[in-house]
Amino acid sequence: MMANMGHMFSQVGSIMASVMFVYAMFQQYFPYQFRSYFGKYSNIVLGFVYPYIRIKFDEYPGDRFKRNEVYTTIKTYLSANSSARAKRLKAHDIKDSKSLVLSIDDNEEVTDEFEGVKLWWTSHTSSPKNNSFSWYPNSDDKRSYTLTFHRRHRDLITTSYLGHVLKEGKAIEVKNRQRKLYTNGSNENWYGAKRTKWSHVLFEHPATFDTLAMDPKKKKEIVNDLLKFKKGKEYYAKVGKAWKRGYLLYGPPGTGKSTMVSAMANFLDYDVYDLELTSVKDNTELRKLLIDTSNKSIIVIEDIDCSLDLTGQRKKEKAEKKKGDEEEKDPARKRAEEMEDANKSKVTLSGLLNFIDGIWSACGGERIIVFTTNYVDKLDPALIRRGRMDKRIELSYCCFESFKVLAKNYLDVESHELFAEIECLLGETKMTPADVAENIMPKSDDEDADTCLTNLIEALEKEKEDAKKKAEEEAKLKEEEEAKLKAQDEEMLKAEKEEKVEKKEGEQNSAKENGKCTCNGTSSAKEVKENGSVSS
Ligand SMILES: Nc1ncnc2c1ncn2[C@@H]1O[C@H](COP(=O)(O)OP(=O)(O)OP(=O)(O)O)[C@@H](O)[C@H]1O
Ligand SMILES: [Mg+2]
Repeated sequence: MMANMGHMFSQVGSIMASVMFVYAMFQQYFPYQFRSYFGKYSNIVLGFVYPYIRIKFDEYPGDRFKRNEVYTTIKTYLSANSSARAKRLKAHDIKDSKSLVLSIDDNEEVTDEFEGVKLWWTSHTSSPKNNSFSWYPNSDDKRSYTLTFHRRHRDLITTSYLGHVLKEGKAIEVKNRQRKLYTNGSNENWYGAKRTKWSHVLFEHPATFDTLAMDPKKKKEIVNDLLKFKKGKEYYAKVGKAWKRGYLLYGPPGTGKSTMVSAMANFLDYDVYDLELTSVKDNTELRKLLIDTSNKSIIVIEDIDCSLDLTGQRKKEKAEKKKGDEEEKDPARKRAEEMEDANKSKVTLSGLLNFIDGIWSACGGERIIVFTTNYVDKLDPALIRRGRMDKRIELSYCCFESFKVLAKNYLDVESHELFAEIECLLGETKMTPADVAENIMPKSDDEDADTCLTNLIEALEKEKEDAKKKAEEEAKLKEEEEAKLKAQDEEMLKAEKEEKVEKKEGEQNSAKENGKCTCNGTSSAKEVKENGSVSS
C-alpha cells in the first residue's frame, strides 16, 4: 500500500515537473504573437469548459482620481450581508463606540444568494511593483472586488442583483453614516505616496444653531438660506448653476466664525473638509483635493487673508526687495532661502478662483465653500464677488440678544434682575461672545447664576474702564501728535520765513555790490582805456 502511494506521488511529481518544463519552454521559445493567439484561443476554449462570468469592481478605476462609489457601496453591502459567512474579517470603525463594523479581509471569498441563485464575491489587493521595502501597509495598493456567477444567470445578476446590492448598500451607508472631518496635512511621508491627500477623524463638534449666540433674525435668515440650498437640486439645475454656495464669514477673533461652520455642518448633516492652503503644493494639487471631496460637504478655508499672497502687488514688492538684497547675500543663505521658497505653497489667486467656481467645481454637487477672515478689506475683490461668495455674514461683538442665548445655554437662565444692567453695559462695550461665554461659565460647583452674572458685570465694567482709558490715551496721543505736527509746521513756516528774509537780504546785498561793481567796471575800463592809450 505504502509502496503504491510512494509510486503515485513520484508519478504526480514527474507529471508536474514535465508541465512546468513545457510551460517554461513555451514562455521562452514561443514568439510573442503565438503566445497572444494562444492566450486568446485558450480563453475561448476555457469559455466552453468554464461556464462562469466574472465582474471586477476596482476601487480606483483606470485614470480616475476619485474613489469609485460603487466599490464603497459594495464594500458596505458585503460588510453587512456576508460578514457572518466569511472566515477572515477586518474590523473597522467603531460606530458610536458601540459596535464594530466588519468587512471581509483581503483575498477572502464569500457566497451570496439571490432569488435562489448562488454567487461568489472575492476581495483582492495587489501592491504596485515597488523596490523599497516597508513594514507598513501600502496605501497605494489596488483593491477590488470580483463577482463570479454562472453565465446562465447573466441577465438576472447584471440587472436585478447588482441593482439590489447598490440599493441596499446605499441604505446601509445612510443608516451608518458618520460624519467626518477631513484635513489635508502633509502626510506624504507616512505610508509612502497616498492616493488621497485627505485624512480624517470623526466629526464630533457639538455646536448647533441653537447654541450659537447671534441676532435671532440674522440666524433665521442663515438657516433658511441653508435649507433652501439643501433642497435646491432641481432649482440649481434649472437655472444652470453648479449646486454649490459660498459663504464668507468675517469678524474679529472669538466671535464664532469657526463655531458657525460646525453649526452649519451639524444642521445640514454634511462632512467638513478643512483645507489648509499653505500645505497645498500647487494649483494642480488643489484641483485634485477638490475632486476628491464627497458630495454633501462643507469645504472650509480658515483665515483666508493669512493663507495666501492674494494680491499680485505683495509678490511684486517682495520680488523687488529680493532684487535689492540679492547682491549682498552669501551663497549658503541664498540656497537656504531658495529651498524654503520651493517648499512654500505655489497656489495662486487664479488657482483658488478656479477651485471655487471653475469648470472643475461642478464635479459632484451639494457643496458649501466657507471662507473665514478677520480682515475682510484685505481680500481681493475678485475672490469675494457674488457668485463666488454668495453670502457674506458678519459676526460681531456680543449684543444683548447674543448674550441671552449664551445665558440660556451656559446658565439655564432666561431672565434675571441683572439683565438690564448687562444690556446697558453691552451697549457701551465691545466684548466678544467668546469672552462673555468664558465669564459666565461656572468655574466651580459653588458658583450659581448670580455669581456668574456678577462676574460678567465686573468684567464688562473693567472692559468699559479699559476702553475709556484706552480712548483717553489715544486722544492724548492724538493731541500730542497734532501738537507735534503743529509745532513742526510752525517751525517750517518760521524757517521758510527766515530763509525768505535771508534770500531777500542776500539779493539786496548782491544788488548793492553789483552797483559798486559796475562803477568799478567802468573805472577799470576807463583805466584800461587810459592805459591803452598810455601804452599806445
Ligand atoms: N457666537 C458665538 N456663540 C457661541 N459661542 C461662541 C460664539 N462666538 C464664540 N464662541 C465661543 O468662543 C470660542 C471661540 O470661538 P470661535 O473659534 O468660533 O471664534 P472665531 O471667530 O473662529 O475666532 P478666530 O477668528 O480667532 O478663528 C468657541 O469655542 C465658542 O465656544
Ligand atoms: Mg476660527
